[in-house]
Amino acid sequence: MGYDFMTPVQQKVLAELPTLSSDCLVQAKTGTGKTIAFLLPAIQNLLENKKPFGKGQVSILIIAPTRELAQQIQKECDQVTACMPTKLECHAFFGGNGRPAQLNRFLNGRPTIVVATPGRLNDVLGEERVRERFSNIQTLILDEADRMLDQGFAPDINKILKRLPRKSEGWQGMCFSATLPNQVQDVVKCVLFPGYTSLSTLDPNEVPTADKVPQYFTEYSNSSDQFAALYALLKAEAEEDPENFKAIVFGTTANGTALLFDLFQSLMPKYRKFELHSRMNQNARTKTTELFKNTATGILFASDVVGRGMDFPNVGHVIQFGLPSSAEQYVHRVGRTARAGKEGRAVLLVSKNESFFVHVNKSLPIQPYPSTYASNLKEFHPDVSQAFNNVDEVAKSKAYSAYLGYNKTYLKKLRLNAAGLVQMANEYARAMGCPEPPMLDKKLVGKMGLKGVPGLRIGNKEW
Ligand SMILES: Nc1ncnc2c1ncn2[C@@H]1O[C@H](COP(=O)(O)OP(=O)(O)OP(=O)(O)O)[C@@H](O)[C@H]1O
Repeated sequence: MGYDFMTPVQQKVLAELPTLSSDCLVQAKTGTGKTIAFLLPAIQNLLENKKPFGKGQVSILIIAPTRELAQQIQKECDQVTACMPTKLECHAFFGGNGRPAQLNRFLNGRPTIVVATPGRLNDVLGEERVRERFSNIQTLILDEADRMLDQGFAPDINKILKRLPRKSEGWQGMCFSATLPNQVQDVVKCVLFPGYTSLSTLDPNEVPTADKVPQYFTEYSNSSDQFAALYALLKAEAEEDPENFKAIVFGTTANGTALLFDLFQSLMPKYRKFELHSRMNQNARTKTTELFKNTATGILFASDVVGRGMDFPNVGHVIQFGLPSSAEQYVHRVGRTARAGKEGRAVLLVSKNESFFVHVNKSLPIQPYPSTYASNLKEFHPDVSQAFNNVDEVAKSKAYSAYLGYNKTYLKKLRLNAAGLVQMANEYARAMGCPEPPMLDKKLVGKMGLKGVPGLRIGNKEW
């Protein structure tokens, strides 16, 4: 694979695991080779393990939070096993279309290794003919373990564990992530034996983002400036090295991200624009993932569907637009740049209300943005207004309701009441060039708990 040296986490795992089949909880910085750090011991363990396994019996199961990450791990696994005398088949189960094809390939093949997202894995494990292929499991690996064990995924993980052989039958558990908040210790016991080995390449109070990634924050004072500020920031960042500018812009919601993609279709024409979020079909997501992995320049507008684990080579800039959902998610997003020892920069662009994020996360090494890019935002407004004329009202309307839904969950932290939230959302709509706030469906307003809040337009939504 062209690697000359082990990365610190690979060295630590291979040198410090008591045995290759020991249970472990491993933390290492983003972009430092954790995938190979878990593949190597698991595969070596399989080769040394004399326990015979039947036709197509799965020995290694890897669970990851997103479809794109599952596909990426499968590809890296194939690269690792390509040079082995015995061909080890690595199969993948992940959501979206393709269930029949995934199932047929699995049932007609000799899958020794499986990479899967929880939903689809749980779905196919519902079939006895699939379950029986997992009856000799040797190693279960949770990548992005803190995310896999949070309340979002825990129910699926628990259902999966009920459909696998009991932990007492002795399979190895391995949990890996760049972030392992304390509460992970309580929940790992469902996959790790007591007395598991804990390994970390970080010093106690070191931040798990890569070493060479200066992190900045900048805030706009008027909501009406937010899109002009993003435009000015991207232009300022691109000026550093225009011929090699490859950036990811994270939005807070899928529809908000889609809106940014639409907006930037007619801004910064030098750079090809990409989008990746859950409002796209799987084929489009898979195609865009490949395109952005291989492009030398461009701007990807992404939601958190690629916030963790995704390895896009040579991304030099990560911009986060709006409030990150947590400090961990902030760290993983920053980790999309400065990978494998390369350079990178990260900038958080927030409103005054959202800037609390920096002040309450003092352990994050975030400095004020060092440039006067925003000294004259007025000059950027005409381009932005012109660009918004080409964005359809439906996209704006979807972004508006997603904006309300997302920020509603952070009212307290934003120090807003419901009326303040609606006012902030209406300023967001105005900044998009909406003559008035988009119409909201009565049921949706009820679901959001915003019934009767002044400033909302209720009626049949325009789309
Ligand atoms: N020993 C090595 N030498 C050089 N590059 C490596 C080595 N091992 C892995 N890499 C490369 O480093 C990059 C990051 O690897 P990987 O995606 O496994 O990181 P990670 O630690 O899982 O990151 P994240 O925390 O974001 O999931 C990949 O491009 C991978 O091919």
